[in-house]
Amino acid sequence: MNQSKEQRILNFVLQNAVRGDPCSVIDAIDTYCSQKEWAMNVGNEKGLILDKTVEEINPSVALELGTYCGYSAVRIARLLKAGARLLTVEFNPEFAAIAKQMIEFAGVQDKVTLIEGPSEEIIPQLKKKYEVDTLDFVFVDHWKDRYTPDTILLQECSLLRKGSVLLADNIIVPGAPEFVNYIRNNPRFQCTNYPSHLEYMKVQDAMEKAVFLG
Ligand SMILES: Cc1ncccc1-c1cc(O)c2nc[nH]c(=O)c2c1
Ligand SMILES: [Mg+2]
Repeated sequence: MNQSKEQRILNFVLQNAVRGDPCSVIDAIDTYCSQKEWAMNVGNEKGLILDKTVEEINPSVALELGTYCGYSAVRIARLLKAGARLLTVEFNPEFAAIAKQMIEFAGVQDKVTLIEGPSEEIIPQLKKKYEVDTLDFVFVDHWKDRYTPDTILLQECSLLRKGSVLLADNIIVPGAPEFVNYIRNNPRFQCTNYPSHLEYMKVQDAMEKAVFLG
């Protein structure tokens, strides 16, 4: 049974990164995916926008929608203060299995709760099952058609508070035009666009930051 691309990425990390060193894991994934096989990690250019946003907010409780191989989960978790936590949601069981190993190898497993399943089912469980009060930060990086319904669901579940920050990837490629229209025309959000490039490519992409005004 030949290996998946995601398994090859994990193997490269296990061979080339340093156990317990999140930066070496991030660098190894970026090296492999820029030189060997493209993959949909947020990458280092948009990753720096993610880093700056996380550092600005210094969240106690963060949510990621779309774990994939765990690249951005490691990126976010490495910046979290003691006691802070990241909940990351992945629908695809194969991706979740890879991400679990990636997160553990990076040594950030104590800060990260990986939840396998559809975001529309998990978001309503966050308060009772995962003991979340409100979310300080949400990284939206799963599937463009879920960006808007999940943003609405977060509000309906009272998971956002005045000042909660959403950061959405792939505003241009693959693109989330319906989400952009929704969030920019919603008076309860203050939006900022961050032009960038698609991971490992020269193609234009962007991230959108949306601060919930309460
Ligand atoms: C897969 C792909 N092909 C060509 C262009 C862009 C993409 C792409 C890039 C991403 O950063 C993604 N992030 C989350 N979810 C996605 O589906 C996704 C897809
Ligand atoms: Mg993405």
